[in-house]
Amino acid sequence: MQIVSSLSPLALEHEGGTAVAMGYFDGIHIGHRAVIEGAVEWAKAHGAAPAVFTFKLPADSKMKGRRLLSTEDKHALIASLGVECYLCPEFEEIRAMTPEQFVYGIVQDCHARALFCGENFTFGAKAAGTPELLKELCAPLGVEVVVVPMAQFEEKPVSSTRIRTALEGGDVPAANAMLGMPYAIRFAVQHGAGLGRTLGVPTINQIYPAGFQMPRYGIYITRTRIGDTWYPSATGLGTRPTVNSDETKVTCETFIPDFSGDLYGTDPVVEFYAYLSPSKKFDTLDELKACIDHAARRAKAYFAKA
Ligand SMILES: Cc1cc2nc3c(=O)[nH]c(=O)nc-3n(C[C@H](O)[C@H](O)[C@H](O)COP(=O)(O)O)c2cc1C
Ligand SMILES: Nc1ncnc2c1ncn2[C@@H]1O[C@H](COP(=O)(O)OP(=O)(O)OP(=O)(O)O)[C@@H](O)[C@H]1O
Repeated sequence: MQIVSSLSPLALEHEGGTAVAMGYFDGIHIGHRAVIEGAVEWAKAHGAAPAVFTFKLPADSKMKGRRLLSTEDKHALIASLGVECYLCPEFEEIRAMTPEQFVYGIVQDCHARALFCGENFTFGAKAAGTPELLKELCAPLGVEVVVVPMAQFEEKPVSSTRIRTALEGGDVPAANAMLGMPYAIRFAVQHGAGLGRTLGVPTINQIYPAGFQMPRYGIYITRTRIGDTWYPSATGLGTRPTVNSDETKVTCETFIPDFSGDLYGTDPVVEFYAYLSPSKKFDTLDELKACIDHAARRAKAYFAKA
Protein backbone atom coordinates (compact mmCIF):
# COMPACT_ATOMS: atom_id res chain seq x y z
CA MET A 1 0.00 0.00 0.00
CA GLN A 2 1.39 3.37 -1.03
CA ILE A 3 1.13 5.80 1.92
CA VAL A 4 1.16 9.55 1.20
CA SER A 5 1.26 11.71 4.34
CA SER A 6 0.39 15.07 2.81
CA LEU A 7 -2.12 16.45 0.39
CA SER A 8 -0.14 15.79 -2.76
CA PRO A 9 -0.74 13.85 -5.98
CA LEU A 10 -0.62 10.05 -5.85
CA ALA A 11 1.82 8.41 -8.21
CA LEU A 12 -0.29 5.80 -10.02
CA GLU A 13 1.13 2.92 -12.00
CA HIS A 14 -1.60 3.02 -14.65
CA GLU A 15 -4.09 5.43 -16.19
CA GLY A 16 -7.27 3.99 -14.63
CA GLY A 17 -7.54 6.53 -11.80
CA THR A 18 -8.85 5.58 -8.37
CA ALA A 19 -11.98 4.78 -6.39
CA VAL A 20 -11.60 6.55 -3.06
CA ALA A 21 -13.20 5.69 0.30
CA MET A 22 -13.32 8.78 2.50
CA GLY A 23 -13.46 9.16 6.28
CA TYR A 24 -11.51 8.89 9.52
CA PHE A 25 -12.06 5.13 9.91
CA ASP A 26 -11.02 4.61 13.55
CA GLY A 27 -11.59 0.94 14.40
CA ILE A 28 -12.39 -0.18 10.83
CA HIS A 29 -15.86 -1.27 11.97
CA ILE A 30 -18.48 -3.02 9.81
CA GLY A 31 -19.72 0.33 8.39
CA HIS A 32 -16.19 1.46 7.51
CA ARG A 33 -15.56 -1.89 5.86
CA ALA A 34 -18.70 -1.56 3.74
CA VAL A 35 -17.44 1.82 2.46
CA ILE A 36 -13.88 0.61 1.83
CA GLU A 37 -14.96 -2.69 0.27
CA GLY A 38 -17.34 -0.73 -1.97
CA ALA A 39 -14.40 1.28 -3.31
CA VAL A 40 -12.25 -1.85 -3.68
CA GLU A 41 -14.98 -3.65 -5.67
CA TRP A 42 -15.66 -0.59 -7.86
CA ALA A 43 -11.96 -0.26 -8.59
CA LYS A 44 -11.70 -3.94 -9.58
CA ALA A 45 -14.67 -3.65 -11.93
CA HIS A 46 -13.44 -0.40 -13.56
CA GLY A 47 -9.68 -0.94 -13.85
CA ALA A 48 -8.96 1.66 -11.16
CA ALA A 49 -6.78 1.56 -8.05
CA PRO A 50 -8.60 1.31 -4.69
CA ALA A 51 -7.71 4.22 -2.40
CA VAL A 52 -8.52 5.64 1.04
CA PHE A 53 -8.54 9.32 1.90
CA THR A 54 -8.28 9.97 5.62
CA PHE A 55 -6.46 12.37 7.93
CA LYS A 56 -4.16 12.31 10.94
CA LEU A 57 -4.93 13.92 14.29
CA PRO A 58 -2.45 14.81 17.05
CA ALA A 59 -2.47 12.13 19.82
CA ASP A 60 -4.07 14.56 22.30
CA SER A 61 -6.83 15.71 19.92
CA LYS A 62 -10.36 15.37 21.31
CA MET A 63 -11.96 15.73 17.89
CA LYS A 64 -12.64 12.10 17.05
CA GLY A 65 -12.61 10.73 20.59
CA ARG A 66 -10.03 8.37 21.98
CA ARG A 67 -8.20 6.09 19.53
CA LEU A 68 -9.36 2.52 18.97
CA LEU A 69 -6.48 1.62 16.65
CA SER A 70 -2.82 2.57 16.38
CA THR A 71 -1.70 4.06 13.06
CA GLU A 72 0.16 0.84 12.20
CA ASP A 73 -2.81 -1.41 12.92
CA LYS A 74 -5.14 0.91 10.97
CA HIS A 75 -2.77 0.73 7.99
CA ALA A 76 -2.51 -3.06 8.22
CA LEU A 77 -6.30 -3.52 8.38
CA ILE A 78 -6.92 -1.15 5.48
CA ALA A 79 -4.20 -2.84 3.39
CA SER A 80 -5.74 -6.25 4.17
CA LEU A 81 -8.98 -5.07 2.53
CA GLY A 82 -7.13 -4.62 -0.77
CA VAL A 83 -6.51 -0.85 -0.66
CA GLU A 84 -3.49 0.18 -2.74
CA CYS A 85 -3.21 3.93 -2.07
CA TYR A 86 -3.58 5.65 1.30
CA LEU A 87 -3.67 9.43 1.42
CA CYS A 88 -3.40 10.76 4.96
CA PRO A 89 -2.61 14.48 5.45
CA GLU A 90 -2.54 16.12 8.90
CA PHE A 91 -6.00 17.43 9.81
CA GLU A 92 -4.50 20.95 9.91
CA GLU A 93 -3.84 20.69 6.17
CA ILE A 94 -7.52 20.21 5.36
CA ARG A 95 -9.23 21.93 8.35
CA ALA A 96 -10.00 25.27 6.72
CA MET A 97 -10.86 24.03 3.21
CA THR A 98 -14.27 24.85 1.82
CA PRO A 99 -16.28 21.81 0.73
CA GLU A 100 -15.43 22.75 -2.89
CA GLN A 101 -11.68 22.95 -2.23
CA PHE A 102 -11.83 19.63 -0.36
CA VAL A 103 -13.59 17.77 -3.17
CA TYR A 104 -11.53 19.27 -6.02
CA GLY A 105 -8.33 18.58 -4.01
CA ILE A 106 -9.17 14.89 -3.55
CA VAL A 107 -10.39 14.40 -7.10
CA GLN A 108 -7.17 15.93 -8.45
CA ASP A 109 -4.64 14.40 -6.06
CA CYS A 110 -6.17 10.93 -6.19
CA HIS A 111 -7.14 11.04 -9.88
CA ALA A 112 -10.51 9.94 -8.51
CA ARG A 113 -13.19 8.45 -10.75
CA ALA A 114 -15.46 7.42 -7.91
CA LEU A 115 -15.85 8.58 -4.30
CA PHE A 116 -17.32 6.38 -1.55
CA CYS A 117 -18.66 7.51 1.84
CA GLY A 118 -21.35 6.68 4.38
CA GLU A 119 -24.62 8.57 4.84
CA ASN A 120 -23.23 10.47 7.84
CA PHE A 121 -20.08 11.67 6.01
CA THR A 122 -19.23 15.37 6.41
CA PHE A 123 -16.37 17.31 4.90
CA GLY A 124 -14.85 20.76 4.52
CA ALA A 125 -14.58 23.58 7.09
CA LYS A 126 -17.00 23.20 10.01
CA ALA A 127 -18.09 19.87 8.51
CA ALA A 128 -20.40 21.82 6.20
CA GLY A 129 -20.30 19.31 3.32
CA THR A 130 -22.92 16.54 3.13
CA PRO A 131 -23.25 13.51 0.81
CA GLU A 132 -25.84 15.51 -1.21
CA LEU A 133 -23.37 18.37 -1.74
CA LEU A 134 -20.68 15.82 -2.63
CA LYS A 135 -22.93 14.50 -5.41
CA GLU A 136 -23.68 18.03 -6.67
CA LEU A 137 -19.98 18.94 -6.78
CA CYS A 138 -18.93 15.68 -8.44
CA ALA A 139 -21.62 15.46 -11.15
CA PRO A 140 -20.06 18.12 -13.44
CA LEU A 141 -16.64 16.46 -12.97
CA GLY A 142 -17.97 13.11 -14.16
CA VAL A 143 -16.96 11.55 -10.83
CA GLU A 144 -19.34 8.91 -9.49
CA VAL A 145 -20.43 9.24 -5.84
CA VAL A 146 -21.58 6.17 -3.94
CA VAL A 147 -23.22 6.77 -0.56
CA VAL A 148 -23.23 3.51 1.37
CA PRO A 149 -26.23 2.86 3.68
CA MET A 150 -25.40 2.93 7.39
CA ALA A 151 -24.49 -0.48 8.83
CA GLN A 152 -26.71 -1.14 11.85
CA PHE A 153 -26.37 -2.89 15.20
CA GLU A 154 -29.50 -3.36 17.30
CA GLU A 155 -31.41 -1.10 14.90
CA LYS A 156 -29.09 1.89 15.28
CA PRO A 157 -26.19 2.99 13.06
CA VAL A 158 -22.77 1.67 13.99
CA SER A 159 -20.16 4.33 14.72
CA SER A 160 -16.71 4.52 16.30
CA THR A 161 -18.33 6.57 19.10
CA ARG A 162 -20.80 3.77 19.88
CA ILE A 163 -17.95 1.25 20.01
CA ARG A 164 -16.07 3.45 22.49
CA THR A 165 -19.21 3.70 24.65
CA ALA A 166 -19.70 -0.09 24.55
CA LEU A 167 -16.07 -0.63 25.64
CA GLU A 168 -16.42 1.93 28.45
CA GLY A 169 -19.43 -0.05 29.70
CA GLY A 170 -17.61 -3.40 29.45
CA ASP A 171 -20.05 -4.55 26.75
CA VAL A 172 -17.48 -6.49 24.74
CA PRO A 173 -20.00 -8.54 22.69
CA ALA A 174 -21.61 -5.30 21.44
CA ALA A 175 -18.22 -3.73 20.61
CA ASN A 176 -17.13 -6.91 18.81
CA ALA A 177 -20.39 -7.14 16.85
CA MET A 178 -20.00 -3.52 15.68
CA LEU A 179 -16.31 -4.02 14.86
CA GLY A 180 -17.10 -7.23 13.00
CA MET A 181 -14.03 -8.71 14.74
CA PRO A 182 -12.82 -8.97 18.34
CA TYR A 183 -11.70 -5.74 19.99
CA ALA A 184 -7.93 -6.17 20.31
CA ILE A 185 -4.80 -4.42 21.56
CA ARG A 186 -1.21 -4.83 20.46
CA PHE A 187 1.15 -2.96 22.78
CA ALA A 188 4.75 -3.70 23.78
CA VAL A 189 5.19 -5.93 26.85
CA GLN A 190 6.64 -3.92 29.74
CA HIS A 191 8.37 -5.10 32.88
CA GLY A 192 6.05 -5.32 35.92
CA ALA A 193 6.94 -5.87 39.58
CA GLY A 194 7.53 -9.60 38.99
CA LEU A 195 5.01 -10.47 41.71
CA GLY A 196 2.77 -12.45 39.37
CA ARG A 197 5.62 -14.82 38.56
CA THR A 198 6.30 -15.40 42.30
CA LEU A 199 2.61 -16.23 42.78
CA GLY A 200 2.60 -18.71 39.87
CA VAL A 201 0.50 -16.43 37.67
CA PRO A 202 3.00 -14.54 35.51
CA THR A 203 1.42 -11.77 33.46
CA ILE A 204 2.36 -9.74 30.43
CA ASN A 205 1.95 -6.05 31.22
CA GLN A 206 0.81 -3.75 28.45
CA ILE A 207 0.26 -0.02 28.85
CA TYR A 208 -2.36 1.86 26.86
CA PRO A 209 -0.64 4.83 25.16
CA ALA A 210 -2.05 8.30 25.92
CA GLY A 211 -5.13 9.10 23.86
CA PHE A 212 -6.28 5.47 23.50
CA GLN A 213 -9.75 4.30 24.45
CA MET A 214 -9.64 1.86 27.37
CA PRO A 215 -12.39 -0.63 28.09
CA ARG A 216 -14.07 -0.58 31.53
CA TYR A 217 -11.63 -1.50 34.32
CA GLY A 218 -12.01 -5.10 35.43
CA ILE A 219 -11.37 -8.72 34.53
CA TYR A 220 -11.85 -10.10 31.02
CA ILE A 221 -11.79 -13.34 29.09
CA THR A 222 -9.24 -12.77 26.32
CA ARG A 223 -7.05 -14.73 23.99
CA THR A 224 -3.47 -13.90 23.14
CA ARG A 225 -1.49 -14.59 19.99
CA ILE A 226 2.09 -15.70 20.41
CA GLY A 227 3.74 -16.45 17.08
CA ASP A 228 0.99 -18.16 15.13
CA THR A 229 -0.77 -19.71 18.12
CA TRP A 230 -3.78 -18.31 19.98
CA TYR A 231 -3.90 -19.07 23.72
CA PRO A 232 -6.88 -18.60 26.06
CA SER A 233 -5.97 -15.89 28.58
CA ALA A 234 -7.37 -13.77 31.40
CA THR A 235 -6.78 -10.03 31.55
CA GLY A 236 -6.99 -7.60 34.46
CA LEU A 237 -7.26 -3.97 33.39
CA GLY A 238 -7.04 -1.17 35.92
CA THR A 239 -5.16 0.06 38.95
CA ARG A 240 -4.45 -3.32 40.70
CA PRO A 241 -5.91 -2.13 44.03
CA THR A 242 -4.42 -5.08 46.00
CA VAL A 243 -0.80 -4.25 45.21
CA ASN A 244 -0.84 -0.61 44.15
CA SER A 245 -2.24 2.52 45.78
CA ASP A 246 -1.45 4.96 42.98
CA GLU A 247 -4.75 5.46 41.12
CA THR A 248 -2.95 6.95 38.13
CA LYS A 249 -0.98 3.74 37.46
CA VAL A 250 -3.17 1.75 35.10
CA THR A 251 -1.94 -1.51 33.59
CA CYS A 252 -3.39 -4.18 31.36
CA GLU A 253 -2.12 -7.51 32.69
CA THR A 254 -2.70 -10.81 30.93
CA PHE A 255 -2.14 -14.28 32.35
CA ILE A 256 -1.74 -16.98 29.68
CA PRO A 257 -2.13 -20.27 31.59
CA ASP A 258 -0.88 -22.62 28.85
CA PHE A 259 2.20 -20.62 27.88
CA SER A 260 5.53 -20.19 29.56
CA GLY A 261 8.34 -18.16 28.08
CA ASP A 262 9.79 -14.69 27.85
CA LEU A 263 7.62 -12.16 26.02
CA TYR A 264 9.50 -8.95 26.90
CA GLY A 265 10.25 -6.95 23.80
CA THR A 266 7.32 -8.43 21.86
CA ASP A 267 3.89 -6.92 21.21
CA PRO A 268 1.38 -9.79 21.35
CA VAL A 269 -2.17 -9.23 20.16
CA VAL A 270 -4.71 -9.62 22.99
CA GLU A 271 -8.32 -10.04 21.84
CA PHE A 272 -11.17 -9.32 24.29
CA TYR A 273 -14.26 -11.55 24.46
CA ALA A 274 -16.17 -11.02 27.73
CA TYR A 275 -16.17 -8.87 30.84
CA LEU A 276 -16.22 -11.02 33.98
CA SER A 277 -16.19 -8.70 37.01
CA PRO A 278 -14.64 -5.57 38.51
CA SER A 279 -11.16 -5.87 40.08
CA LYS A 280 -11.06 -6.08 43.89
CA LYS A 281 -8.76 -5.08 46.72
CA PHE A 282 -7.95 -8.45 48.29
CA ASP A 283 -6.66 -8.90 51.85
CA THR A 284 -4.16 -11.56 50.83
CA LEU A 285 -2.08 -12.43 47.79
CA ASP A 286 -3.53 -15.98 47.94
CA GLU A 287 -6.97 -14.53 47.26
CA LEU A 288 -5.58 -12.46 44.38
CA LYS A 289 -3.95 -15.59 42.90
CA ALA A 290 -7.22 -17.55 43.31
CA CYS A 291 -9.08 -14.77 41.46
CA ILE A 292 -6.61 -14.82 38.56
CA ASP A 293 -6.68 -18.65 38.40
CA HIS A 294 -10.48 -18.60 38.39
CA ALA A 295 -10.56 -16.11 35.49
CA ALA A 296 -8.04 -18.26 33.60
CA ARG A 297 -10.25 -21.35 34.06
CA ARG A 298 -13.23 -19.38 32.76
CA ALA A 299 -11.19 -18.37 29.72
CA LYS A 300 -10.12 -21.94 28.98
CA ALA A 301 -13.71 -23.17 29.33
CA TYR A 302 -14.92 -20.34 27.05
CA PHE A 303 -12.58 -21.34 24.21
CA ALA A 304 -13.02 -25.07 24.80
CA LYS A 305 -16.73 -24.54 23.99
CA ALA A 306 -16.16 -22.20 21.06
C1 LIG B 1 -7.05 -12.06 35.28
C2 LIG B 1 -6.47 -11.04 36.22
C3 LIG B 1 -7.27 -10.50 37.22
C4 LIG B 1 -6.76 -9.56 38.11
N1 LIG B 1 -7.56 -9.07 39.08
C5 LIG B 1 -7.05 -8.22 40.00
C6 LIG B 1 -7.85 -7.77 41.10
O1 LIG B 1 -9.03 -8.09 41.23
N2 LIG B 1 -7.27 -6.95 41.99
C7 LIG B 1 -5.97 -6.54 41.88
O2 LIG B 1 -5.50 -5.83 42.73
N3 LIG B 1 -5.20 -6.92 40.85
C8 LIG B 1 -5.71 -7.75 39.92
N4 LIG B 1 -4.92 -8.18 38.87
C9 LIG B 1 -3.56 -7.64 38.72
C10 LIG B 1 -2.57 -8.33 39.62
O3 LIG B 1 -2.49 -7.61 40.83
C11 LIG B 1 -1.20 -8.33 38.95
O4 LIG B 1 -1.27 -9.08 37.77
C12 LIG B 1 -0.15 -8.94 39.88
O5 LIG B 1 0.03 -8.08 40.97
C13 LIG B 1 1.19 -9.14 39.16
O6 LIG B 1 1.76 -7.93 38.82
P1 LIG B 1 3.22 -7.84 38.15
O7 LIG B 1 3.08 -8.30 36.73
O8 LIG B 1 3.56 -6.37 38.22
O9 LIG B 1 4.10 -8.70 38.95
C14 LIG B 1 -5.42 -9.12 37.99
C15 LIG B 1 -4.61 -9.67 36.97
C16 LIG B 1 -5.11 -10.62 36.09
C17 LIG B 1 -4.23 -11.20 35.05
N1 LIG C 1 -22.42 2.61 10.16
C1 LIG C 1 -21.87 3.02 9.02
N2 LIG C 1 -22.25 2.46 7.84
C2 LIG C 1 -21.70 2.86 6.68
N3 LIG C 1 -20.77 3.82 6.59
C3 LIG C 1 -20.37 4.41 7.73
C4 LIG C 1 -20.89 4.04 9.00
N4 LIG C 1 -20.29 4.80 9.95
C5 LIG C 1 -19.43 5.60 9.30
N5 LIG C 1 -19.48 5.38 7.97
C6 LIG C 1 -18.70 6.03 6.94
O1 LIG C 1 -17.35 5.58 7.04
C7 LIG C 1 -16.47 6.68 6.79
C8 LIG C 1 -15.62 6.91 8.02
O2 LIG C 1 -16.46 7.25 9.11
P1 LIG C 1 -15.89 8.09 10.33
O3 LIG C 1 -14.77 7.35 10.92
O4 LIG C 1 -15.57 9.45 9.85
O5 LIG C 1 -17.15 8.16 11.32
P2 LIG C 1 -17.87 7.17 12.35
O6 LIG C 1 -17.52 5.73 12.19
O7 LIG C 1 -19.33 7.52 12.28
O8 LIG C 1 -17.21 7.57 13.72
P3 LIG C 1 -17.52 8.73 14.76
O9 LIG C 1 -18.46 8.10 15.74
O10 LIG C 1 -16.17 9.03 15.33
O11 LIG C 1 -18.11 9.87 14.00
C9 LIG C 1 -17.35 7.88 6.44
O12 LIG C 1 -17.52 7.91 5.01
C10 LIG C 1 -18.66 7.54 7.12
O13 LIG C 1 -19.78 8.17 6.52
